[in-house]
Amino acid sequence: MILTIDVGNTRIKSAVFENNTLIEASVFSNENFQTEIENILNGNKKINILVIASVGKLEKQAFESFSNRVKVYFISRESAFPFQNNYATPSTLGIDRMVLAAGAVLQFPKQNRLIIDVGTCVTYDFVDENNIYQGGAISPGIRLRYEAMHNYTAKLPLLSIEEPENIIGNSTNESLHSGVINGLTFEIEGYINSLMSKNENFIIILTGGDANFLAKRLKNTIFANSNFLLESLNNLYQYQIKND
Ligand SMILES: Nc1ncnc2c1ncn2[C@@H]1O[C@H](COP(=O)(O)OP(=O)(O)O)[C@@H](O)[C@H]1O
Ligand SMILES: CC(C)(COP(=O)(O)O)[C@@H](O)C(=O)NCCC(=O)O
Ligand SMILES: [K+]
Repeated sequence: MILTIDVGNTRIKSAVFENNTLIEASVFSNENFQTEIENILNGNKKINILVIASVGKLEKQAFESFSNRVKVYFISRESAFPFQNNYATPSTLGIDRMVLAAGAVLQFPKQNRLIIDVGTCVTYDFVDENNIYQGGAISPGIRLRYEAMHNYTAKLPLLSIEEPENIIGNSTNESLHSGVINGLTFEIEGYINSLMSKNENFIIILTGGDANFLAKRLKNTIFANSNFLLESLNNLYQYQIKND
């Protein structure tokens, strides 16, 4: 059994896999990650491998304490990936974006793929049908948009995510909800439409903490899966042990 762990900038997500079937997923904070992982290992004695990707504050050493009970496999840029990387600065490309791109190639062969991860930041990643990773875009995530407007103004309140009633907000709160949620919806639709007008044979994968909230708002046909990064870690691990 494999435990995959995704260390993002807001939270840690994990999933237990048995023969490629996800049997248990959890979310926890950076502070209590060791206890949380221990509890998962104690509850699933057959887990023998941890597969980890981190863009957050935790590095490889943070997981070393588990290496006496399981194999600790930390994904790094130096390992084998199932795509050609055309990013001009590959050494600064987020490892989460590389895992998403790899997962898209392995799960959806011979197609143009756009992966949208709505997490702390929104990341857009494009891997074409020839398995060339082209790059994408980075923009603020939903929470970040609400917090930035509150933190960098004198008068704007800090709100929690809420479905806007209308495009035209008729109060401060409704204007903020419309700006954040409708704004991001239009942004995502703009990216999708722009890429789809130039490429055929396209699949769009939506993932991240706010994927389910946004999926129902998007008009385009998308594949929404909030566990896509965790599943991609499992698929990439299988690929790397065969190809490294
Ligand atoms: N309980 C929660 N705590 C924090 N963020 C949450 C929670 N539930 C949903 N979210 C949303 O999920 C986003 C973070 O998504 P996530 O994929 O976990 O980020 P990351 O991978 O960057 O850590 C936040 O912007 C927020 O809008
Ligand atoms: C863009 C990110 C901050 C996204 O992180 P996340 O929202 O998943 O926590 C991360 O992929 C990162 O640190 N990237 C490095 C810059 C780049 O990808 O070019
Ligand atoms: K992201």
